[in-house]
Amino acid sequence: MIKLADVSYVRLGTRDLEGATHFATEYLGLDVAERAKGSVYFKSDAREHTLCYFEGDPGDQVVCFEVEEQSHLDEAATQLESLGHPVRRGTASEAALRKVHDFIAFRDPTGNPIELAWRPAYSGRRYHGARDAGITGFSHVGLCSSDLARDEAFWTKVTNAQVSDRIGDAPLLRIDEVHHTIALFPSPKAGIQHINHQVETGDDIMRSHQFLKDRQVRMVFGPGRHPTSSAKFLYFEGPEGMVFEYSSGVREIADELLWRERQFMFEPKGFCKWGAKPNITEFNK
Ligand SMILES: O=C(O)c1cccc(O)c1O
Ligand SMILES: [Fe+2]
Repeated sequence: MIKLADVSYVRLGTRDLEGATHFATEYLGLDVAERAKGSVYFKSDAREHTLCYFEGDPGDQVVCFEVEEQSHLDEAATQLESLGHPVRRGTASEAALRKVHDFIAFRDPTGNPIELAWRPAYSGRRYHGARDAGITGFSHVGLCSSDLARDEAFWTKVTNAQVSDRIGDAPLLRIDEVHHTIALFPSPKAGIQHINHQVETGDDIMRSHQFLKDRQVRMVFGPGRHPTSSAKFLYFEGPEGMVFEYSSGVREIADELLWRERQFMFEPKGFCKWGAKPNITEFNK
């Protein structure tokens, strides 16, 4: 069993690095951690970086999870290979680009590129945000799934992920006390379905809604409130159609023994208890 300790970062290809950087700083509210040749690193919390945009194919979307021991990488590689997932060991220069000590790369059953990293860099520099969006950190990803039952089985049997709740057959998966760190949504293609940052309060959600709307950022869902995690939320569109979510007040499951996964309807009311309707393909039948 592969123990995922945390979600570390996402890497997104872009055809317009300057445009993506403008969005990430001025609109989303991240800090530039570093500008390198052909890529920009962004900071959203105590980590050195949690997002990297690089010049390349916008279809190249990678999510990385942290593991606690270097030996976990070898164990994971053996297990993944035996299950038919080819595994690639990161080279030293690739690890340096990711600001990690060591990593492996593979694809989940849908074909989503996944990395597992040992010792991702944390930072002594505090995140403060180019604009005051109230971000407290990078928190979860939605992943596309071409077969929800198969992919739920992959994540829950091969890794420590556990189902917290389901919306239709879409599982919200936790790897620690946070209600979910990975969520799977139906899609014929592979890729990252959305990227979530937590914000401090419901006021931050509403303030960003006004701020982003005034600047013609395309709103795709909310403001609303998830019945599952109970978080208030807002979804909007970033560069190359990527969906970004802010949410505030995500449930923590402190006592797993007392928690039973719940079933919600794959309908707008399963996604929002205030009645907002998603304009997001993967959230609609
Ligand atoms: O927070 C949630 O519960 C949630 C539910 C549906 C879809 C999401 O993206 C979520 O974050
Ligand atoms: Fe989400």
